Amino acid sequence: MRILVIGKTGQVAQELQRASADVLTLGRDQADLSRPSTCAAAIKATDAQVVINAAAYTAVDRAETEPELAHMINATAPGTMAQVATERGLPFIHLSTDYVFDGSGDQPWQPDDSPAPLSAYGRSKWAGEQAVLAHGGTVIRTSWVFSAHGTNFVKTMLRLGAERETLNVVADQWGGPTPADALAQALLTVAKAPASGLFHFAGQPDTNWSGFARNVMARAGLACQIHDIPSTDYPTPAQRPLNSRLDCSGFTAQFGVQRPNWETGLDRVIHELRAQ
Ligand SMILES: NC(=O)C1=CN([C@@H]2O[C@H](COP(=O)(O)OP(=O)(O)OC[C@H]3O[C@@H](n4cnc5c(N)ncnc54)[C@H](OP(=O)(O)O)[C@@H]3O)[C@@H](O)[C@H]2O)C=CC1
Ligand SMILES: Cc1cn([C@H]2C[C@H](O)[C@@H](COP(=O)(O)OP(=O)(O)O[C@H]3O[C@@H](C)C(=O)[C@@H](O)[C@H]3O)O2)c(=O)[nH]c1=O
Ligand SMILES: [Mg+2]
Repeated sequence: MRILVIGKTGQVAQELQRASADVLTLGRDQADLSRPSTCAAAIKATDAQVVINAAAYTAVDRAETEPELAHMINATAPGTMAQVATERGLPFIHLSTDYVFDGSGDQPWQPDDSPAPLSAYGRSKWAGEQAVLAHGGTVIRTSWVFSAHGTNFVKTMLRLGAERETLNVVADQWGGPTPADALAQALLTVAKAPASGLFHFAGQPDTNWSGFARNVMARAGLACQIHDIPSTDYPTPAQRPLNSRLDCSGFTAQFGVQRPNWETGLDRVIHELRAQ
């Protein structure tokens, strides 16, 4: 089964490429989400049987100063792609984020809970979900994705942990770190038996950024001490949700895939980075 992946250089696109010889990834030279017509043309030209969108505007803080571009890439283009794919009978699988939620409470969010994004990135991703669902696509919300490539929290912690003796990290934002390789495997399972609608898929166990950082230091053998701080002591342009926990039971029921353990995923990433 041939799978067209929109996106080439991102964490998820690279893991999809690596996971399956049936995957063809397209970079922004072939499908530029800031020019949705180029993405429509790429889908019209494909001989693949399913389309996965792994490209997005993911710079959470920068989105606050360019919300129109974030909306074009994260909402307008995915809506166009979902429409073209559906017209051609191709399932369209799209990724979204825990940042669509306002972070209230301490219970895991259900897929049908009401989003109330705190950031421009979150608003653009929520608009993208609605556009994709309106055209019969599949939306998988995930969270805190990490891998050996691209930009992510794990790589930031490894870099800072090697330079500093202590680091302050927020301990009041909770969620599920998700290894990109496990997410790619889950997406391939979805691609084989697509179901329209909205699902959650994130790694387990739930933790907070500080706990995640401490785990990175321990597994990488770095002596850097992690100090817990509240979000109010780490001001950023975009506000992040305090509660990003996602209830993934619907995904497991539909696709037969359990939440991946992020600690073993972290070992794989550290091992891969050492081998580079
Ligand atoms: N990273 C995370 O923690 C999380 C990610 N998600 C979602 O998962 C999906 C995959 O994320 P991830 O793999 O981490 O993303 P990355 O940040 O690793 O990569 C983003 C990708 O999008 C591409 N891209 C950005 N702008 C355009 C454009 N105008 N045209 C074409 N391609 C573009 C980038 O290409 P280029 O290299 O050319 O810039 C890059 O390949 C996204 O939908 C994201 O919102 C959800 C929750 C958490
Ligand atoms: C570097 C650093 C960050 N932090 C905090 C800031 C923030 O609240 C939290 C995570 O920071 P980051 O900027 O790495 O993560 P962020 O870019 O917010 O990550 C998000 O990316 C988008 C794409 C998503 O969809 C989300 O699921 C999530 O993964 O850690 C510290 O407390 N101390 C530090 O030294
Ligand atoms: Mg970031």
